[in-house]
Amino acid sequence: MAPITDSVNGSKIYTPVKQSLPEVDPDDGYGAKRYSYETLVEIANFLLSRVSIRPCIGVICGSGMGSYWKQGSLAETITDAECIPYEDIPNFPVSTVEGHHGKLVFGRLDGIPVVAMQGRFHYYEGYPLWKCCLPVRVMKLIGVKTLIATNAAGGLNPNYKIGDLMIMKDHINMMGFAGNNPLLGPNDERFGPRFIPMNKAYNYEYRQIAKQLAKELNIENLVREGVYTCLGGPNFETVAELNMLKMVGVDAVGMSTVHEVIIARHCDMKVFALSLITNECVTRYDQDDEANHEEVLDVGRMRQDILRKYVTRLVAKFAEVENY
Ligand SMILES: O=P(O)(O)O[C@@H]1C[C@H](O)[C@@H](CO)O1
Ligand code: HPA
Repeated sequence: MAPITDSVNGSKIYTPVKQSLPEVDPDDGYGAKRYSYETLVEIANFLLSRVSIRPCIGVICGSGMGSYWKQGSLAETITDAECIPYEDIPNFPVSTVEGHHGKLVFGRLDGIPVVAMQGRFHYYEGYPLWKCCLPVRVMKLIGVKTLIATNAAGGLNPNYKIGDLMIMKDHINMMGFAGNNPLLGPNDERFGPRFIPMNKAYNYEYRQIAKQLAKELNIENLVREGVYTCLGGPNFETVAELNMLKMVGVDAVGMSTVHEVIIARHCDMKVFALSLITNECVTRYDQDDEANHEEVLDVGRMRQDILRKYVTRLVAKFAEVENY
């Protein structure tokens, strides 16, 4: 397999390590074959042939960050933007959630070359986890070294308020406990090793930078640090489920990110992740409120200016420490 080269300046972006997969990749349990390394390289080469930006940082815009609306969202403020709808990318999944923008936006945030997913893929849409995370591997192949994943989440920690931002310091992989993991199946060493540690998944230096930046931006009172878990969705959780999660140390509950982070760490990307707390989890039977998607979107809109400024400045700070 030839290395992927940058069609603009000819430099090597990614050199495959070695090929170790069995010839036949078994069915993924959803009646489909997992995409081979070669298929992902084709997707990466397609993207590199369509855009001139060479991103070092990838951003996944979650439900609270403009995956459903345009005006004022982070992805819409990317400069020198080159957009590619998911349906135009060969072998790429498409967004099935009503009103969800499905596009990759290449461009610059504070001058730094980035690629943003405006709209992600969720397990509840019917995609197996490996497919939900496919864009992360594609990002790696086009040269991305740092992943910023954002999501909307329900606040389980009683000290959290609607509109808070939670820096993810860790996760509990509930779906993994049940045997569902994006790394299931034959391991392709060209992406990473069979067994990976996860204790340093959420980069410590990035988290310190984010906390310092919150002080500089005067949003310290909004910014928390905690543990996220992803459930399969699409239903929100029962009272008993939420109380169980609280007991095991979960601060915020959502339906994404964990598997993306696993795939990013598998291919040695550095990770920062941020949850927007869009609702309070209902943990008592005498509470009248019910979780709903409209509230998630409303709170996203309410916080979009702050999120946009915060993530843009984070991109600049991470690029500075990484020398991108
Ligand atoms: O894509 P994210 O994780 O931000 O979206 C969350 C989980 C569900 O997709 C949706 C529920 O309202 O928000
Ligand atoms: N639970 C699961 N996912 C979510 C929630 C929630 O309360 N809020 C936003 N996404």
